[in-house]
Amino acid sequence: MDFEPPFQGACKSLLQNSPIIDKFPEVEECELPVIDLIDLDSNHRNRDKCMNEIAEAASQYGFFQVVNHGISPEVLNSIRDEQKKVFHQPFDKKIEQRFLNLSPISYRWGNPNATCLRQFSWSEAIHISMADIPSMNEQHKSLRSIIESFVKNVSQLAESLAEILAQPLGVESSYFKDHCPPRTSFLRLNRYAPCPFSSQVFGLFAHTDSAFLTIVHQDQVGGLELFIDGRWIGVKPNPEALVVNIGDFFEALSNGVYKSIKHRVITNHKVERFSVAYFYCPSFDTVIQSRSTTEPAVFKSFTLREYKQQTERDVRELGEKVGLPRFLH
Ligand SMILES: O=C(O)CCC(=O)C(=O)O
Ligand SMILES: [Fe+2]
Repeated sequence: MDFEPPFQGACKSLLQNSPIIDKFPEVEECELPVIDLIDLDSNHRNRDKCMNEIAEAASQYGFFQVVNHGISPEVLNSIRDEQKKVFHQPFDKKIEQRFLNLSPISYRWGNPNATCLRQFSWSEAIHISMADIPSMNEQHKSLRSIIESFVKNVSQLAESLAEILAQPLGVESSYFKDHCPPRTSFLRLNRYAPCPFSSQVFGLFAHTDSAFLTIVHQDQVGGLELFIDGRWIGVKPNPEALVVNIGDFFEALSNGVYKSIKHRVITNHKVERFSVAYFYCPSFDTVIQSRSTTEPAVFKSFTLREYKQQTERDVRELGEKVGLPRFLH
C-alpha cells in the first residue's frame, strides 16, 4: 500500500539486534475513572464534588476519562474521517517538505533516533502547531475546518480542567489564560498501522507528555497502556469519553501532587488505530515553578524553552526523553 511508511526496513536492524521477546506479557484492562462534566454546570449542587474527583484522579492515576465534555459526536466522527483520509495519502506526498503547508517535520513516522527496539514506534503522526492552522492548504479545506472546530472545543475543555486542577494548588485563576495563549498548544493526529511484529514492537514507545495536560480522542481499537503502581494496565476504550492525562508541566507546577504517568501504545496485528491528542502547553518563556505552601520544591524552575532543549539533547544522545528527573532538586 503506497500510503504505508517503510516501517519494516526502518526497524530491521533493531529487530535483528534485539533479544527475541516471545510476547509482551498480557496486561490487565481497566476502566479509568469516568468523570461526568455535566456536574460542572455552575448551579449544580455536585460541582464541588466533581472538581474534587478531577483533582483526586489527577493525583492518584494521572489519567481519567470525561463524559459530557462538550465536544459533539459529529465533530469527533468528522475529525476521525478526515484524519483517515489524510493518512491514506501516498507516503511520498506525506514526506514532502511542506505537506499540508505545515511547518517542516510536522509529519513523523517511526523514530529515526531509536537506538533499540524498545524506542521504535510503529506509527505515524501529524504534529500541528496551533499557530500553523491558518496557513493549512486550501485543498485540505475540510480537514482544516474540522480541526478548527475540534480545537475551539478542546481548548476550552483543557482550560477549564487546568483551572479546576490549579485551585487546590493556590495557583491564581488567571495563570492559564496568561501563559497558554491559543497559539502555543499542539494537536497530534496519530495513526497506528497494523504491525506483523506486534508482539515485539510498540505503536508508540513509553513516554510522558511535555504539556500541562493532554486530551485524547481514541477509536475503539484499544492499545493505550499506562504504567501504574509498577505494572502496565490497558485502557478499555469508552466511546462516550475522552481520555485526559496530566503532563510533565502540571506535575512540576503541582510539586509532584499531580502525576505525569508513563504511557505507551501497543500495536495490533490486523487493524489500524487512530487517535487525536491535544497538548495544552504554555508559551516558550513561561517559567514553571513548583507551587506548595507546605513542602519544599521537588523540581527546579525551568522554562519550556529549557525543557525542550534538554529533551532534544536527550533524544539525540540517548534515543529518548528523560523528562522531569532532569530537573529534580
Ligand atoms: O494514541 C493514544 O492513545 C495516545 C497518544 C499519545 O500518548 C501521544 O500522542 O502522546
Ligand atoms: Fe502521550
